[in-house]
Amino acid sequence: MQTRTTKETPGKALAPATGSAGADSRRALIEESHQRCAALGLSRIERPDYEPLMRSDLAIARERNRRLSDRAAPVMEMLLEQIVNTHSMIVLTDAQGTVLHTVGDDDFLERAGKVALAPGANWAEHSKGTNAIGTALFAETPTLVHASEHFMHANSFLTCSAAPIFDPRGNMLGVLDVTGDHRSYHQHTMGLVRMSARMIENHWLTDDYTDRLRLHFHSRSEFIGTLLEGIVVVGPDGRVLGANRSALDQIGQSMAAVRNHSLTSLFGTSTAAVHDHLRSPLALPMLLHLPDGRPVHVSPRASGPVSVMLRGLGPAAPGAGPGADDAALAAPAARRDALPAPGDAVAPGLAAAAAIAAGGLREPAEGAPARRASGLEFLQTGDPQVEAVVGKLRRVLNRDIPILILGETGTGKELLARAIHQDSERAKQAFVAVNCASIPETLIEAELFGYEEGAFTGAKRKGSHGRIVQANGGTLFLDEIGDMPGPLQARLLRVLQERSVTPLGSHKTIPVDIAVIGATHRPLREMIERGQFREDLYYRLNGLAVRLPALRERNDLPALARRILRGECPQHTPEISPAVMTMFTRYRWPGNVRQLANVLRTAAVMAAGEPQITEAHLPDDFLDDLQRPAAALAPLSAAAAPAPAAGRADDTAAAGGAVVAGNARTLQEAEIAMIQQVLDACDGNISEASKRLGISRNTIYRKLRWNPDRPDPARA
Ligand SMILES: Nc1ncnc2c1ncn2[C@@H]1O[C@H](COP(=O)(O)OP(=O)(O)OP(=O)(O)O)[C@@H](O)[C@H]1O
Repeated sequence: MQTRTTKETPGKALAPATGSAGADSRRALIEESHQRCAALGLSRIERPDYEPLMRSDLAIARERNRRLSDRAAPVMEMLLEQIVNTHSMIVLTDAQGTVLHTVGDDDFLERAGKVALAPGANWAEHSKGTNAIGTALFAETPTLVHASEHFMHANSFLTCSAAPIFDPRGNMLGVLDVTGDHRSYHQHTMGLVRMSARMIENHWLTDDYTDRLRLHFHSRSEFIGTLLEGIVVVGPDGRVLGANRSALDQIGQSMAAVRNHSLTSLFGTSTAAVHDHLRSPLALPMLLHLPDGRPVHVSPRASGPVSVMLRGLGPAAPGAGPGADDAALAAPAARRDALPAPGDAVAPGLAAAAAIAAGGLREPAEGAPARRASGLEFLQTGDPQVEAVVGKLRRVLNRDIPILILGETGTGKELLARAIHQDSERAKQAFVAVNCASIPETLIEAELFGYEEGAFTGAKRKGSHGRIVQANGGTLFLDEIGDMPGPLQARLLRVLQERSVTPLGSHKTIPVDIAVIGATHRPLREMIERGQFREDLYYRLNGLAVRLPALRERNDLPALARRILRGECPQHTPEISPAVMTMFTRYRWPGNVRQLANVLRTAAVMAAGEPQITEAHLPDDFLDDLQRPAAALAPLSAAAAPAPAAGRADDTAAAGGAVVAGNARTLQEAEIAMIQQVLDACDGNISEASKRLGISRNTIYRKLRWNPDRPDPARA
């Protein structure tokens, strides 16, 4: 949204201008939001309640949004440089409005903390009334809320500019916001925030679709390569897989509508023509036309083998058979398996393992390149419980039996659902994932079932097909199904019974053919007893229920960890030191495989080329967590810990494998006890202890948190 400002007397607040069309629609947005807040029973004078998430829940929220935080971090840094010394702060929230991270001026962070603008607090409209974060989340549009426009008076010292962040399939990822003292309002802030959100979205898109064909376009060729360029991603069959915000703006259609296009219907060209263009050296952008006839300059980009990216549509160009001329276009050493991204239709025969692991793993089939693991096969790393789950699923594959996947967060429920889809006869069609917990309750209905043009206030101009229709022919994955609001459970039940959808505001029913996979970490049976989940829906979803074990219950952690590392560093995969493996097997892993993958990802970067991952490479927050007594599974005993590998280990736990750890309750405590014992045995001679333990003097200092220049007060 464009806002203009008027200048006021220096020292007084600069306020967003009134009178322009932009200001009118902004006023309408704020008014509608105030009405919603009043309808929710919020009071303008109440102090915003400050109920941040517990530390562990915040850690899980951060873990779940790790990728968003990683992508946003450099952009937030850059923004910080722009707003430094302006009594402002930058806020990143998840798709529910929970604040994940804040950076900014210390004094302002402190003031903001007083109104709960701090990590762990929720700024959705229902908890904080009209505010830029909550209103941007609701309206799905960049939003400025200034001073007294905040619903709650306590927040009226703020001026906030927020922009939602979407993935290339149109799913809300979170919100980026700059908040400051209302007297420091600056007209450029909103523009900066919007651009920053677009940068994050564009990075996300390129990450998701590294090995897909991307069409970068703009009506002015000089804008290609800038933040204003539109980007559309096309699958091997020519279907549009995703697009960035600028593409939607230029095409003038919603994400759902754009994703219904093909290369031909959107740009009026064929894959063969694009292929030819890509092969010609130093080619200028192609001049093509959007569906409404407007000309655009289009620059196709491909970093993988084009023969894999483009198949099916139109006649093949001469010499464009599989493998032909790929060398010219393929990026150098990296594996090029045409990584399908989440939400893609996946062509059979394409890197199955890599495809299901699009969440971050690029796992080559072990050993030889000849045969690739199937989707489900990829998940088998030796744990008997997982083996049993896969065995059951194989038996019901392609039988049209709804599957319910149960398991804690991060256990791999979505990965399993993708694997089922990929091994099924529907693999060529769409896999559509809907996270019932991340869509605001008020929007789930429209999101799932679609709506007609003008069906409700705030509806997008051209209506929407809804996710169920998008999944037609393929698989609909309903994640966090336990969070689906009651009235919608009834509607979903009807869809599943009647196999047809009636969009909001429409009288037409659309027949659908979908395989349904549900997932939840909630105890559905207990919810049924408490009347929170419909029993009839439960049975409709539960043709077969499988439970994925928590990571701490699995006995294949070492194999799983090595596989994840191989995916991260396919060329020079580091070993995991025995001491680190001991830590891993003893840790509770509240975030399950997701947390393990994140820890390994960081460790692999820190180890950068070293042959072994040691404790020094592990992320600090993980090491901190290990120190908490509740982090370990059980008291350390030499028998319970895996045997250290032959040869010298560089960590204390392995080196001290034979040392009795006394009453230590955590691995950390056990390590300290061991070091202390050996030190005592050496009369405090650090060099001698370091030799006996096989660790460096510095490691001893670090473990005991000593300053080597000062004697340890505890031992003095
Ligand atoms: N068997 C596995 N091998 C490799 N990576 C895995 C495995 N299982 C899960 N992961 C990784 O862990 C992360 C979390 O997986 P996924 O999203 O499927 O879990 P989930 O149970 O659906 O989580 P949530 O309940 O939070 O939605 C992903 O990055 C995924 O790639």
